[in-house]
Amino acid sequence: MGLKEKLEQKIQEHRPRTTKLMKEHGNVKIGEVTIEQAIGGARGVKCLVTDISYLDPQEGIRFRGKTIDETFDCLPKVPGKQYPSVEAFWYFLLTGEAPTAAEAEEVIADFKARSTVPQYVIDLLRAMPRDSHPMAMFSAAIVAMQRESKFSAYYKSGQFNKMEAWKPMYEECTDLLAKLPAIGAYIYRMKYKGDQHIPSNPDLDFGGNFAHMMGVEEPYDDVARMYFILHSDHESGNVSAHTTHLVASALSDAYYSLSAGINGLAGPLHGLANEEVLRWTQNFMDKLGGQEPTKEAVQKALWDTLNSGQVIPGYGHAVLRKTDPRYTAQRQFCLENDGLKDYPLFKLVSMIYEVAPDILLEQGKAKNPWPNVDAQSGVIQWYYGVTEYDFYTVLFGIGRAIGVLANITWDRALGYPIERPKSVTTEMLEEMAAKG
Ligand SMILES: CC(=O)SCCNC(=O)CCNC(=O)[C@H](O)C(C)(C)COP(=O)(O)OP(=O)(O)OC[C@H]1O[C@@H](n2cnc3c(N)ncnc32)[C@H](O)[C@@H]1OP(=O)(O)O
Ligand SMILES: O=C([O-])CC(=O)C(=O)O
Repeated sequence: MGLKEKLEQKIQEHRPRTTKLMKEHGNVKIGEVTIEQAIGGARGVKCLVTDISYLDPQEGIRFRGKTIDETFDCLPKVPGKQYPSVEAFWYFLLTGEAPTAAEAEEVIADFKARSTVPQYVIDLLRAMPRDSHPMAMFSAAIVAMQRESKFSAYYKSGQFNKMEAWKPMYEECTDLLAKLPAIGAYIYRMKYKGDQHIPSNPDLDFGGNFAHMMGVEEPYDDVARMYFILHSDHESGNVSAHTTHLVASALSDAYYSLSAGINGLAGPLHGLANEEVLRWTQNFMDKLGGQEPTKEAVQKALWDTLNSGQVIPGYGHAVLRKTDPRYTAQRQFCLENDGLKDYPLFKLVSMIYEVAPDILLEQGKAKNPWPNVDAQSGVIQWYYGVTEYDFYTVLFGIGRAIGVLANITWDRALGYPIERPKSVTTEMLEEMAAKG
């Protein structure tokens, strides 16, 4: 059974659960909303549903019920490599089942058939000012392809059927995802590698081909697979996933929806924090002027950042209350790699890990003083020669696309309606507050 058939089976099995909850238990309360939550970014308000991943504040992310290690363990590895293919992971996120090696190979072949980037996208990227931020380029490239939308064509066909709408959505999500490595690598080489491009290699999987087109040698292919899978999904409330879901809920297609989500990822409190971490670290090193970093110097620089009204990038989280297991997984990767474990930048990042939580605790504002994924990811990129840190959020965006595109495929499958929470005025809140 191919991926689409397996997905159809899973959708048919799942639909009665959603229907039953809506019809028989629709009025069961799952929470209350306080004034603090209404003003404070809806923190903790339970009003989204996804089965693709779940974020526990203490434990961190689980993909389809599995921890990061269990996820990597259950998926077939690319032959001769340490990590599974993105295609195997896509199958897993969509269906909740690990594919066999042969099933993963089928998805790899399907992605290849969809991976050619239209020339007009290249023309568009070339027409943008070369100093445009890579995320602006990435988002523009995605939305430019909207004319390819199979979902919009289906909607316009006059044959729209809510039970069938996931099929064109699945098709276009796969089309779009398969093109992202080539778009990312094109932006990278156009901006930072003298506009010298490397053609795609049809023998390689998503991560392998990305590394090849970036022009970075092995084991960067495995680094890319690990990175994309780790960054894929973080349940539904984060800015990029929520935005993608929200825009898709208006029956906007995957191109509009993902482009919008990518714009949210480009904010410094979200995905762009990985760029900010490297900028902070480089500024710190520059100020040291060649001297060895010490804990005291790191402490002073962190306090200077806080006292200037800025956040410590890579630390804190809206949900997590422990070190992000994505941070730990990447730290572990560094510790197990002979070159990386003694690499000065890794040592500095580890030193920041030793001192930053205590400083944040002493400052007493952040609810979570521990590092998130963004504090660790840049070091690995830097070590393998991808030092242009304003590109890092594009890497995150390619990874995040896997999760959010799987989610909006399921949104269509379960017929989730247009999202439209209610707002109130400050005066109304004041009246409610007066009544207690
Ligand atoms: C992939 C990701 O998106 S992971 C997050 C990436 N972002 C970063 O690393 C940026 C730094 N971190 C932050 O800004 C925050 O921790 C966020 C945005 C991640 C979460 O925000 P919130 O849920 O509002 O955090 P929290 O409830 O702990 O905030 C309380 C206060 O602590 C501050 N705070 C939180 N984290 C930090 C930090 N790393 N450095 C300094 N202050 C912080 C907040 O700015 C807020 O201050 P305020 O009361 O003056 O407004
Ligand atoms: O969950 C969040 O709010 C932010 C985050 O770590 C992610 O989206 O990966």
